[in-house]
Amino acid sequence: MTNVIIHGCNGKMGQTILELLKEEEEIKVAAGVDAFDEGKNPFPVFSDIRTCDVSADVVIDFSVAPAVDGLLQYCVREHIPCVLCTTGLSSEQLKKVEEASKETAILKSANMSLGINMLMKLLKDATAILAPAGFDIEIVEKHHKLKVDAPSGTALALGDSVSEVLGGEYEYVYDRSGRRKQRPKKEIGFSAVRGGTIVGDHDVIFAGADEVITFSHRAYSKAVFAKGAIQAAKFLKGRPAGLYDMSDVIGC
Ligand SMILES: NC(=O)c1ccc[n+]([C@@H]2O[C@H](COP(=O)([O-])OP(=O)(O)OC[C@H]3O[C@@H](n4cnc5c(N)ncnc54)[C@H](O)[C@@H]3O)[C@@H](O)[C@H]2O)c1
Ligand SMILES: O=C(O)C1=N[C@H](C(=O)O)CCC1
Repeated sequence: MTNVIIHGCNGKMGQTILELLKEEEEIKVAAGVDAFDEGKNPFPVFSDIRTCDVSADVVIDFSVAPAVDGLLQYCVREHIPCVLCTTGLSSEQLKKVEEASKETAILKSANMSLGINMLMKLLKDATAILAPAGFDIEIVEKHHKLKVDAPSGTALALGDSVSEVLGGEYEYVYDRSGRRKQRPKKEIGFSAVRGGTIVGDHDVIFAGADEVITFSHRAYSKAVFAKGAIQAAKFLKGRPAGLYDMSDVIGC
């Protein structure tokens, strides 16, 4: 049996995970954490994880960026592995994640779906062929109107997969509105659309002379992320300190 704490248990993702866990006999929710709680969950809910006194094997986090500092402090203090899914972390917070991973196991992934994690691999081959041939690279993402961070963590992670192949020489550009010059070659542009209930669309566009190749991923429900997070929690239980990602879980 794996005992989990759901950090952000009353959010859209927290609730999706709880729904899926009803079918999981091997995972028990020991506690939840959320700043807002109406007392409807069948487990204790804490308003700040640092006050949680329930023991668990793994924390699954889908919360808000400002809550992540406390989460890291708690996981290090209690030596509990953490599946860290919240996006929009600052560069200071990303450093804290690395520091914390020296003390406890942390699996950080901006996107828990199988499709996006496989796409990250495919992009490396495409970039190695298309960038030297002069193709420009642009990333377009679309999400629901409630999303607070932009560009999405996934768009940035897809950009990082591409950038790694390019030796980190390409600059990320998020806004061209104040610019009056052509796009330089060594640039990756990010565009974010927000509206309605779009679950999560990502297009990585390689635009060349007279031809365009687009890699597209569409998430049709939040369950794809929740399934990946549950799989990751099972994987992370009992693992030694270190920084893991979904490729460790999927094995690709
Ligand atoms: N990695 C992935 O695959 C993936 C998938 C979907 C969403 N996300 C990310 O997960 C996060 C949550 O997404 P969501 O759609 O569920 O958002 P949401 O706004 O519906 O839920 C966030 C929850 O966190 C709670 N919260 C606020 N302060 C808190 C605190 N101090 N401690 C604990 N909980 C607190 C909120 O009350 C809310 O219930 C976002 O950053 C989103 O980008 C990641
Ligand atoms: O709904 C969200 O918010 C999502 N956030 C992640 C991101 O920022 O990439 C994953 C997709 C859904």
